[in-house]
Formats: sequence, structure tokens, C-alpha cells
Amino acid sequence: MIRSLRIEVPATSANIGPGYDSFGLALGLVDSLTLTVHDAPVDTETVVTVQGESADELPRDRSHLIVRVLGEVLAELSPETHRRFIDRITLESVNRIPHSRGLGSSAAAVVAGIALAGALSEAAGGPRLSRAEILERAAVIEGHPDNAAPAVVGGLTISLSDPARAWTVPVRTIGEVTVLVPEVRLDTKTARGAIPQDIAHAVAAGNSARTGLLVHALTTDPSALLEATVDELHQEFRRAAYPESMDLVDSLRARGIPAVISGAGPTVLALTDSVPAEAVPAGVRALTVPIAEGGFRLSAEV
Ligand SMILES: Nc1ncnc2c1ncn2[C@@H]1O[C@H](COP(=O)(O)OP(=O)(O)O)[C@@H](O)[C@H]1O
Ligand SMILES: N[C@@H](CCOP(=O)(O)O)C(=O)O
Repeated sequence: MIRSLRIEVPATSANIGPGYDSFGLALGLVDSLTLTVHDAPVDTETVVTVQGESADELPRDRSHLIVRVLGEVLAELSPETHRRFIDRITLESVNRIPHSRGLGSSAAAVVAGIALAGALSEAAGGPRLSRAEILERAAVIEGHPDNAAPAVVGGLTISLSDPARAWTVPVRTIGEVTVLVPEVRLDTKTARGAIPQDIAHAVAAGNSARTGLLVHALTTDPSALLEATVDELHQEFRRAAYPESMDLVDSLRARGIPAVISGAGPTVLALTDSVPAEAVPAGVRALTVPIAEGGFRLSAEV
């Protein structure tokens, strides 16, 4: 039987301007997780060890998001495997994705939990989960598919909902992007509350044209990136929730840099491999990262 499972899951930047709830990009910034199966039950208060981002804030018991999702999915997928193993597993987590910054940390955690449940079930002779099934489940938990899709399949993804499906588009005009991560946090749920229910038809038409143009700009013609990253569906409605980030987006765009809010913010995504140091406000971390291909990576040790 399996002794341990290791998974690396990438950060993701959703929306990329006009592609609200549908476009996403996998980034070369990963959380690394190791699940160990022990011979005997473990202390329920210390199931998880965490290093890195938010290490001091996350629970160590089974309420930890990854362990909770793993347990719920495994119980449904393979009740016998759940019964045999749930008391005997620990999780070591090395977190590199900043939390509540719009870089898909919760989607990465949810994808990891589901993928680990599928791998444990398969290793014990139960049903496995395909990447398509992992995406479907993750999108239901997250409430939108645009972060889960690149975390599962990698690269630039366009996804649809109910059920979630994703297509990868080969990016050819840029290799690296820069994320500008502020210290302040914003809960995705709170940010989603600022989006109105209805949008004028003309706004929707303009936005849908720019999502098409964004694909053209990322595959063929980088000169269209600035126009293609104009959004009217989410960023302005959320301006009050991340005013400094919107100021940064505005100032970068005034310099000709295609910058948008990453996910629900407050991180700013610049579709370029370098942002001039003088354009980065104090307290904002600038990280240049490659686009990550292939989605999460999982390996087992017997
Ligand atoms: N690696 C992780 N382990 C445990 N919980 C996590 C992890 N990543 C994210 N979370 C949970 O998800 C929350 C952030 O989710 P959310 O507001 O959707 O922001 P984000 O844009 O980072 O996904 C964290 O406060 C934490 O509760
Ligand atoms: N389309 C969603 C994306 C949320 O991404 P996150 O990384 O902030 O969780 C939204 O804009 O609400």
C-alpha cells in the first residue's frame, strides 16, 4: 500500500481583465504538499504541519481546508478507503501562494484535496478521479471554474460552468508575467458581493469582443494586449474594495503596460516579464513568474 503522496499545485490568476469567471492562467508559484499514511492513528490536533504563507494562521486539525476536502471527497468516492485511512494520515504543507490576494490559494487547496482523495482511493483499489472530474468537483466547491481550471490542466485556460469544463490555449506572445502582491488581503467572497446581478447589453458585447481579442493577443499579436485587457464586468465595481490596486492598474496602463486585477484582487497582474522598479509602490512585492504548463503534479511513494 501507498506510504505517501506528493502534490504540487500552481497559483492561478483568474479573469485576466475581461474574462470574468472564465479565463485563468497557471503561474510558476506552487504549494507543495505531502500526505503520509501512518501505521496507526495520529493525534487529531496535529494532523497538518504548515510552512510558509499563512503558517501561523491555518488550523492543524481536520478543519484545515485541504484535509477537510480530502475527507469529504474520499468518504463519498470510497467509503471503505475513508474508513481505513482517515485516522492515519498527516499532511505537510509548504505554502508559497499568498492567501486572499487573488492568486487562487483556495482553488489550489481544494484541487489538492480532491486530487489526493482520488489518488488514495485508486491506490486502495477504489475508483480514481480523472482531471476532468477533479475540475468539476473543484468548481462546485469554489463556485466558479476559472481558478480551478488552470490549477488542474495548466497554462491559459478558458472554462465553462455547470458542469465545469476547460480548454487550454497555447500562449505564444509572452513567457513570463509579473504579479504585484500587496500586503492587504481581500476575501474572494466579499469581493464577489460587489458585482451587480445585471449588466447592460452593450457592456456585455464589448467585454465579449475583448475576450476574443485577448486570445488573439496572447497567441498571435502582443500589440493588442493593452486593448484586450480592458474590463467592464468586475474591476470598477470592486474599486472601493482595492483602491490602491486600481490606482496601480491605472498607472501601469498609462505607461502602456497591460495590467489587470488578478482574480478578485488585490494583487495586480502585469502581462510582462518586467515592471520598472519605480512603478512598484512601497510594500508591494513584485514577482516575475513563468506560465506553468500541465497543471498539478502528483506522485506516489509505496
Ligand atoms: N494552502 C491552504 N491551506 C489551507 N487553507 C487554505 C490554503 N489556501 C487557502 N486557504 C483558505 O482559503 C482562504 C483564502 O481564500 P480566498 O478568499 O478565496 O482567497 P484566494 O484568492 O487566495 O483564493 C484562506 O484564508 C484559507 O482559509
Ligand atoms: N472570477 C473570480 C476569481 C477569484 O479568484 P481568487 O484568486 O481571488 O479566488 C472573481 O473574480 O471573483
